[in-house]
Amino acid sequence: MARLIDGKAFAARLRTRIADETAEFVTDTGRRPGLAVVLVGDYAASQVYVRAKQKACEEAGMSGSVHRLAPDTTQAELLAVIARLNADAATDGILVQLPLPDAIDADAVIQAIDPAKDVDGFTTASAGRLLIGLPGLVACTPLGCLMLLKEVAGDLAGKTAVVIGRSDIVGKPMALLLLRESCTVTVAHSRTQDLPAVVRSADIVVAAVGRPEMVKGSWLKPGAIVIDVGINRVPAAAGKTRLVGDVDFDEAEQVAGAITPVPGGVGPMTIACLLHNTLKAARSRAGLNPTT
Ligand SMILES: NC(=O)C1=CN([C@@H]2O[C@H](COP(=O)(O)OP(=O)(O)OC[C@H]3O[C@@H](n4cnc5c(N)ncnc54)[C@H](OP(=O)(O)O)[C@@H]3O)[C@@H](O)[C@H]2O)C=CC1
Ligand SMILES: Nc1nc(=O)c2c([nH]1)NC[C@@H]1CN(c3ccc(C(=O)N[C@@H](CCC(=O)O)C(=O)O)cc3)C=[N+]21
Ligand SMILES: [Mg+2]
Repeated sequence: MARLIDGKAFAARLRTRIADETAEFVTDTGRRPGLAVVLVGDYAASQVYVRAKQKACEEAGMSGSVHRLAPDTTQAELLAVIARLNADAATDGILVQLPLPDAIDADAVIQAIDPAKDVDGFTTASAGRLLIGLPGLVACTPLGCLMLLKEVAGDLAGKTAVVIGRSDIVGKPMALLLLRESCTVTVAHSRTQDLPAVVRSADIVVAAVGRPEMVKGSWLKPGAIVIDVGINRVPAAAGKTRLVGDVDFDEAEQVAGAITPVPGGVGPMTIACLLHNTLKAARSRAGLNPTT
């Protein structure tokens, strides 16, 4: 049976460390690190995530503000909010919760964020720095996945890694981080042929697809480390819903060497890494040396 990778527990330890470092920052600078979350519309899942992010900020000793905008907010109004937050000295991190309403050009909004405050790591500046190996703010979800992988496997050099999914926010930055660790990286996507065979070559599998329980136990190399990014809400008994990943957990845990659960795996790491990035941005803006 696979070892269970307890992302929730790892994230809790990380958040405790960040809280200690945040207290030091407050002593050094006389102010709290500040995260501004911008939420447009009333998408139910986003409400839950945004509240979780704000609560995590406050528990770490940071200030977390949520800027709630109506569903019919215009592009110009949203850009004006971003401009105000870019100019606000007390705001270290800006996160625009995705998805945005269809009428808004999400890319234009994200690119308007000051790269110094880009705690999601989504701007071209942040993505470009990751690509060429310069220090910078790295997307929270792939960063959290990498932390879990290093915790379980130590040095990743020479391992074969398959990332399933090539989105700009998960798959691509994940592949770049694994390449930086000297893994031999394959990126699979919807046009990949014989995905089971590709996955079977991997010592490390990161699934970021958005298809419930797609990756089967029979696809895995015995002993593989499996990181399940997927968050899929599916119907359960009695008219309820439950959360499942992109990996068929019951099958995979019979074959894998280690595996993250859903919930309790990657999701809590994403939030902890958001705090990590907010502190990192705050330290950098205050002229302090980067911590870990
Ligand atoms: N835990 C967390 O903190 C987070 C979880 N998520 C979850 O991770 C999952 C992925 O998110 P995201 O990257 O934003 O999703 P996207 O929809 O942006 O990307 C999905 C990727 O999967 C590929 N894909 C789709 N179908 C298949 C298939 N049948 N075989 C192989 N590849 C396929 C797509 O290929 P193509 O490019 O060819 O279309 C695409 O590259 C979702 O479940 C999301 O909810 C996302 C962010 C944070
Ligand atoms: N600008 C932006 N940045 C994001 O990072 C971002 C975003 N937009 N839009 C939505 C996705 C999704 N995402 C998650 C974060 C935490 C959990 C999480 O904590 N999940 C819990 C369970 C939560 C539940 O029960 O619903 C877990 O997996 O244990 C999940 C998903 C961040 N995203
Ligand atoms: Mg989904």
